[in-house]
Order: sequence, then C-alpha cells, then structure tokens
Amino acid sequence: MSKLGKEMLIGFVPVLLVFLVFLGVNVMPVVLVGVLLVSLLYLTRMRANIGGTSSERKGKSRTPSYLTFDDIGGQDRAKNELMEALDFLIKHEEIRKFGIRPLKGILLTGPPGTGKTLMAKAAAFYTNSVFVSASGSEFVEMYVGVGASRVRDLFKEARSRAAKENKESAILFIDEIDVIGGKREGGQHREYDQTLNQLLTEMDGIHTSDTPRILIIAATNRKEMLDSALLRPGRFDRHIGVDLPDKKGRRHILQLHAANKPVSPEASLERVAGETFGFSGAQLESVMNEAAIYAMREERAEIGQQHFSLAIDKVMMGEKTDREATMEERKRVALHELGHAIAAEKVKPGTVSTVSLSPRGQALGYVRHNPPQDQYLYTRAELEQQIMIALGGAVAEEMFYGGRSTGSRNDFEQALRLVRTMIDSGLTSLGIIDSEMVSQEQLMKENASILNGLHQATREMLERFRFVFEQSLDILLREEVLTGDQFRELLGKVEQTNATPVSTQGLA
Ligand SMILES: Nc1ncnc2c1ncn2[C@@H]1O[C@H](COP(=O)(O)OP(=O)(O)OP(=O)(O)O)[C@@H](O)[C@H]1O
Ligand SMILES: [Zn+2]
Repeated sequence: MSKLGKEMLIGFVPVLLVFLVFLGVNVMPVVLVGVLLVSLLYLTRMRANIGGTSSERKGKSRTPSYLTFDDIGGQDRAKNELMEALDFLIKHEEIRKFGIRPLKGILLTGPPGTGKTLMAKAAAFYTNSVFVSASGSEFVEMYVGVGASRVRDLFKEARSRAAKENKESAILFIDEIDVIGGKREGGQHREYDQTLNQLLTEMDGIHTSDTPRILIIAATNRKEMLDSALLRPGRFDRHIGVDLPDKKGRRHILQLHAANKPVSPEASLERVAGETFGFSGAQLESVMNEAAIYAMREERAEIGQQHFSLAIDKVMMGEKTDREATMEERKRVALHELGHAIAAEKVKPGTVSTVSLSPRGQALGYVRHNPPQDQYLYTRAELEQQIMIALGGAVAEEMFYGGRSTGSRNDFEQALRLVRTMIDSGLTSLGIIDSEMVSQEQLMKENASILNGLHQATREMLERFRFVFEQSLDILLREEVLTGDQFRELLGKVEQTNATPVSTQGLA
C-alpha cells in the first residue's frame, strides 16, 4: 500500500468511530482489535529493521551471496597462501591424526580496498562453510558489556547457522579488527578490555573435535597497531598480506569488472592497467564504473579509452570542482603545469599522460604521469629526475613571474619526501646512515645542497625551452585538457618550427 493510501485510511478511522458512536454502537471491541493490529504491524516492522548485522545487510546489496577465488583479480600469492591455510579446515581428519593444533585465526593485512573482504567470502565458499561477518567499528559506541555479548552472539550465530544449513564449518569474518584489538596507550593491558577479552576467550575455547569447526578471519590495514595478545600462537598466528595489485593483477581486476559492461574493442584495458600504478582493487572498480558513467552521459554505445582516462583522473584527483579562477590565475596555473609537463617529457620522455587546467579536488590544474612500467626500486638518478619534475611547476612560475605562489606546496612536500628517501636509502654524500646518527644541522645541509642543485638544473633546463612555454600557453588555455599524445605532438611541432637546436645534454 502506498504511504498516502495508508495515511488516508488512518485518518478515516476516527471519523468511522465517531459515526459508530453516533449510531449507538459499542465501539470498545473495535478499538481494542484496532490497537492490537497496529501494534502487531509495528512489531513485525521493527524485527525486520533489526534483523541481521549491519554488515550483512550492506554485504547483501553489494556482493552476490557467494563468491569464489576466481572472482578476485590478481592477488595470486595471497590466494594461494589462504587456500593452503584453509586445508586445515578441509583436511581436519588428518590434522587430528597428527595431533596438530587447529588453526583458529587468520589475519589478512594490507591497504584498504585490496579485497580482504572478498577473500574471506571466497574462503567460505571454498570450504563450504557458513559466513558470518562483523566489523570492529560495530562494537564501539556500545554500552559496557554490550560489545562482549555481541561477540558471544556472533559465535552463537555461526554455530546455529551451520547447524541449520547443515554445514560442518563456519567462517567468522571480523573486518577492522584493530578497532577492538588495538594496543592500549600507556601500559595498561588491553586484555582487560571486555570485548577483546571475550573474543580471546571464544578463540581459546575452539577445539579440533568441535562441530562446526570455526575459523576466524580478521582484517586490518594497521597490523602494527594490534595488541600482542591477539597475535599469540593459537590465536591470529597466520598472517597473509593482501597488497596493492601489480600491473598484471590490475588488468585482471579491470577485466572482471568489465564483464558486464560494453567496453569498446578499441579501448585497451592493458593501457588502463599501465596508467593506474598504486590503485587498489576498489579504486579500479571505481574507474570502471566512472568510465561507464562518462560513456552513458555522452550517449555512446560503448566505453572508450577517453572515458577511462577521465575516470582515472577522477578517482586519482577527486571530483571536478567549479572553482572559477580568474584569467590571470589560470595563466599562472597553465605555466606551472607546463613546467611539470615539459620537465617530465625532457627527463622521462613519453611519460606525461594528461595535462589539465580543470580544477579537481584541491588542485587548480594537474599533470598526470604514466610510468612506462610498475617500478619498485629507484636509483639516485631516477629520484633526481622525479624531484626535477616536481620542481618544474615552481621554476616555471619563477621564470615568468619572477616569484612563486602557494600553488607549489604539494610539489615541495613531494620533493622533500624524495630527498628523504634518498638520504634514508644511503644514496647521498652522508653515506649509509640512520637519521639518529647525524645532527639536524647536517641533515638540513644535505637536504639544501641536493634541492638547490636540482632547482638550478631544472631552471637551466626549462630556460632552454622558454619558447615552448610561450607557444603552448594559448593552446592549453583554450583546450583546457591535453592528452599525453596531444601534448607530445604539440611539443614536437613547436620544437620543429623553432630554429634553436635543442639539446638535452647534461641531464641526469
Ligand atoms: N582483487 C580484487 N578483485 C576484484 N575486485 C576487487 C578486488 N579488490 C577489491 N575489489 C573491489 O573493491 C571492493 C572492496 O573490496 P574489499 O571490501 O574486499 O576490500 P577490503 O580490503 O576488505 O577493504 P577495507 O580494508 O576497506 O575493508 C570489492 O567489492 C570489489 O568490487
Ligand atoms: Zn605543481
């Protein structure tokens, strides 16, 4: 019944009663029956509202009720380690024969959105177990003792559902375990905390011969925060790292999420995977989804490469903002971004993937770089190149305005981080050091000498391409966004029409 219909009916009831009284009918029985019916209705509604944990309700709408390891992209090592551990649950007879202590807890660690929850769900399917889940944050903001009883209920729910569904095992998933299992500041042992204490008690009470066999899988992205009581043998003593996916993994995840979408045969998921270094599975899912939205908005039949490019920008930099910059400001931003982009193409040709003047998130403009491949190790020369690219924006402002603006703050933070990495990796003239070994003064001196040298080198390099700035500024202001290929084409044209021979010698 529609809400309006219901309200009209309720409004009609008093009128009817008055009418009945007017006719001399005894209305008491009618009123009683009515009250009874209404309270029954409310009770059933309330039960429907509180039924199931919040994560279950969320989970239902997000993911299918079962999920296999094949539905998880990349993560081959983590999947294998987990499957190996799950054999404990499957080969329980052998485990008992050899007198091996049962595996009670597995801890999945790694950055947010890498698929820890998916892993736990797949584990339940793989072992034919019931799946019960809760999140650490559900236990906070509860009255004293409620958290503990909630833990007890979870174990009870796992056991009763296993019995009802005729399953021999249950997997109990606790996301964000650090919320209940975090170290307590200043000495006092967390084991006195009731919620955590209850969890430990329940875990200690699990025996090999029990049915259903219960395995607890917990997830956290802050392993170092966990109380040592949780990590003792017989508790969460098996740790599996679920890391950010590599290029192959990213490609696999994209493919899985593209399954139900019309992706143009011209678009290359390989290329999208290449441009999304550092993205988590959840972010890749977002890229797929946003790309589909862009394509739909443009009323295209298929999702094209340009939609992926916009989607990557959106996921990386945030939503476009409608901050209206003045023309003067736009010009400064354009020169600043050209500084980054020209520096990037000169020290690492082919790596610019977007130069944009449209404001996103906190940035008024940005250059997105696209590393040729995933890279985990850097030489000093490569770190220096990155610092020069980061300084390029500020240097461009100095060249054309004689001074900088606040727009270089993030660039400087990045440059300082890179210098820090150089120092900590023993790549500087300080040698192999621990920052404790040298004075603050020495560190600052080394820092300044590296940054001043690179600033100077960046300035000299960009001065040689002053004409490129002058000739591409208007085009960037007009076009607002240039793809990497468009930018390189522009660069090539400008350089060709200019008589000065271009040399890039002397670069690191
Ligand atoms: N490896 C993957 N393969 C396919 N999809 C993935 C993968 N990793 C993440 N996703 C997508 O991201 C969503 C979130 O993943 P999930 O909840 O498992 O991450 P999580 O590691 O548990 O994150 P958190 O630490 O934030 O809870 C999934 O529903 C899925 O759409
Ligand atoms: Zn910048």
